Amino acid sequence: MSSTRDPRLAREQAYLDLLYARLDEVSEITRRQLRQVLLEAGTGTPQAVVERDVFAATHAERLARLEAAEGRLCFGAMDRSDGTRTYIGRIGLSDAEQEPILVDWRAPVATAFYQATLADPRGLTRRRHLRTKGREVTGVADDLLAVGSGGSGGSGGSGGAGRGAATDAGEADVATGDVMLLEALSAPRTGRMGDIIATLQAEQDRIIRADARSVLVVDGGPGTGKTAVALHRAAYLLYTERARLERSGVLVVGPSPVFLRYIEQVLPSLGETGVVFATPGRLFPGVKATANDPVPVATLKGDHRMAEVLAAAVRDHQRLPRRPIEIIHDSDRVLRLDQDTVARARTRARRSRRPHNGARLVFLRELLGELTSQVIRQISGGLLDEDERADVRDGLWADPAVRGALDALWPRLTPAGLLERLYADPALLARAAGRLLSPAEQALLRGAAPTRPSSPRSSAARPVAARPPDGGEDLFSALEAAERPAPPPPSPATRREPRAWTVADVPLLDELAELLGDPDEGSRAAAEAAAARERAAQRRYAEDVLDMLGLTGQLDAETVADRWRGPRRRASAAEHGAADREWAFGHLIVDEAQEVSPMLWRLLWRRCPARSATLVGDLAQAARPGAPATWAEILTPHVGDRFRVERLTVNYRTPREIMDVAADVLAATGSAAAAPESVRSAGEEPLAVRVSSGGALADTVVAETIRTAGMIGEGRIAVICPPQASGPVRAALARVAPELLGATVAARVPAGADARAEAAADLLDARVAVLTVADSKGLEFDAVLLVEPAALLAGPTRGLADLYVALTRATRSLTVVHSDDLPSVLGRLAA
Ligand SMILES: Nc1ncnc2c1ncn2[C@@H]1O[C@H](COP(=O)(O)OP(=O)(O)OP(=O)(O)O)[C@@H](O)[C@H]1O
Repeated sequence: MSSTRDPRLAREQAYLDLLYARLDEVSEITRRQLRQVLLEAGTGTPQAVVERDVFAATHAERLARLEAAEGRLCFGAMDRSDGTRTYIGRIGLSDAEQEPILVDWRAPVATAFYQATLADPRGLTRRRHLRTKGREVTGVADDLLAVGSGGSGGSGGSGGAGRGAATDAGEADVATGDVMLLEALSAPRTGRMGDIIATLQAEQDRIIRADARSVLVVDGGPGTGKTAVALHRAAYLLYTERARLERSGVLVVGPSPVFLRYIEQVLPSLGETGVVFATPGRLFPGVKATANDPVPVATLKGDHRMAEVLAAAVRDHQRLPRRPIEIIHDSDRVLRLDQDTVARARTRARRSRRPHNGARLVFLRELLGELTSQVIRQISGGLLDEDERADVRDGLWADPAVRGALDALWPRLTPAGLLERLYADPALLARAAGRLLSPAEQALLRGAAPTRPSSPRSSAARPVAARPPDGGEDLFSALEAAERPAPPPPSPATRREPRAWTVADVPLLDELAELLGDPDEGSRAAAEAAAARERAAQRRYAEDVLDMLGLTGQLDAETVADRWRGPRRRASAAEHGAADREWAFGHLIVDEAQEVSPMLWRLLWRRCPARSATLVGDLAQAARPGAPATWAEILTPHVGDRFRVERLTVNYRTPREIMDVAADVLAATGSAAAAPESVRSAGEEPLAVRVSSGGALADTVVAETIRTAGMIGEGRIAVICPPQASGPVRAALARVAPELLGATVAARVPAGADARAEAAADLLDARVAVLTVADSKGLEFDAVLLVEPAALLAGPTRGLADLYVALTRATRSLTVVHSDDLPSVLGRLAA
């Protein structure tokens, strides 16, 4: 309990005690119910089993939400002109009589808490912010929203939710909600983003609650809360559209593993877990790409023309023979396939509009039919019944000579096999890309060829394995199931050291998977049909059971059927989506959307065919060369005009002094965007420190890092370096001040590419993170040391955009360390 003399604290503490008592009570009841349900073993009638599972899942989910609400359960209250008061919190709670005592921040009624202003008070006289620590109220700040409202606060009326705290008549309301916001913004960074429900601003709240049926772009400068807003929007949508989104899931795509680690706690802290997080390198099941191509290669791989190149490469494998093919069947029977016959089969197959591997079945059926007729003509003058015809056809397909000839005309392909060959086979690349890519561009692709996929676990990344026929399908699926492996690997002359797929390869693999279809299509179709039949039966059964239990209308049969399939299946709506490239997510969130290449957009829209998405980004921060200057240019090719742009304009992160420097850089980029306005000043001017003549850059960086660490106390520091400097800087820090880097990171210096990516996730836990600009995207630190800015400008990406990103990561202090001259765009620092 607070011992303060402010009477408001004592009153609010009393209400908070009531809320926590109720939270404990409801948690205990839920825990008991869960325990009881779980103790009822899964025996008895099927309906008892269903009932148990439905309730167990519901109780477990509720308990998880209740537990997540422990921290900052309640953070505000609204007083209305009719004298009622409503408390706002992380979740909604009702008392034993089912009267609401706390309203979920996402409920419609809570909108006024975030939106009310003096000009538009929305029926409120006062908005009260509560500062809490654990279960204790440590501060109160009020926004008065009506003249004279300081003395007419809530009086425990009975009309609204959360009726309670007594009138605050006569109390001086010196503090305002802005105090709480500034406190939140000035607190030392922890290395993890936190939720902002207590201090959401009106412009952010509007975006969070916007309609989800189309594509919403949240555009804004650095630090305007785009990421925070996107994550809170996910929580909002999971609350308002729970049934739909629990089934389909939400996919959040962020630029790097370190970024995902940075944001990973926000949704769980809001009680939400049904979300899949992925970096672009993880969007093709089975591939975990972390390596990046050189910038020009990555840019080319992301170019929209690659879609046509890949389609052409697939078509190149649907061949016509120049001369008639002769096949010796059964050692002495000569069969012929001429160009016209093959062309007819190819046209039929292409007209089927199935992907390559599916259309292959049509092609094979046509040609095997033709060969069967030839055999029959030879042995019996054309007189065989259907069964005999089938025997002949089976015999033909079992003949390696026949199979080899047909495979050569229309081989079964895998995405990995084909992409690998496209990079490694100049003739294939020239045929596929001849009209689309210049010789120099083709050379870039050839130079970037991996020779082995990164993961053998991907069905798409491994050669097609021989499988036993499943017997239940027609001839062709059975035959397909016993296929030969994918075409041979590149010749020794073109073979390089094994290398992982790069991040830019992922959308190409996915595009190919789309063009090729499933290599096991026949057997897969049978499996899918069986699964669909099973699902329908389970649903019918669930409907009957709900009917028997008298729960029809209260529970959705589909949901029950899902639950009934068992906790393992249920838990995996999100996991399912992560593992299955054909999963259709209900909502897509893309952070740093300005960096997404056209090929990656194609993949992302395939993951969310409903085109319900929130895309957040800042065009001025786009590092990739050739990045478009408008959202329309980026999105129109994919979603037409089905998108709208909302702008955030206030910078909550970067203090004014630093933003002034960054604004000069923004102006130099030629961007039409205005620099976002900083909400606060830190009282510290940014510094430029030049390495003394004869001194080493890394030593000066280390000295400045140690000085900064002493100055900022417990907060986090980023040392943002050009790639070539980060190794020496990290090594020097590990030598002189290993405690600042943290044990894991210090021990890994120097590290290989993959280990570095993994270590990147650990960086957030250390006091000091040594990063490239690319890895610092989306992150924030108390202090930033920016090393050698001239080298950033000379890099292969859009240097000014990189500089802009690096300058805007700090919440407090910025030091630029340089040995080369400062770029003129940083003239303000030199002054
Ligand atoms: N209403 C708010 N209350 C408290 N903190 C906020 C609020 N809005 C934003 N912030 C904080 O401001 C910081 C910047 O937010 P965020 O990272 O979402 O910005 P951004 O627009 O995504 O930035 P960038 O483009 O640089 O990645 C975060 O620490 C976030 O928690």
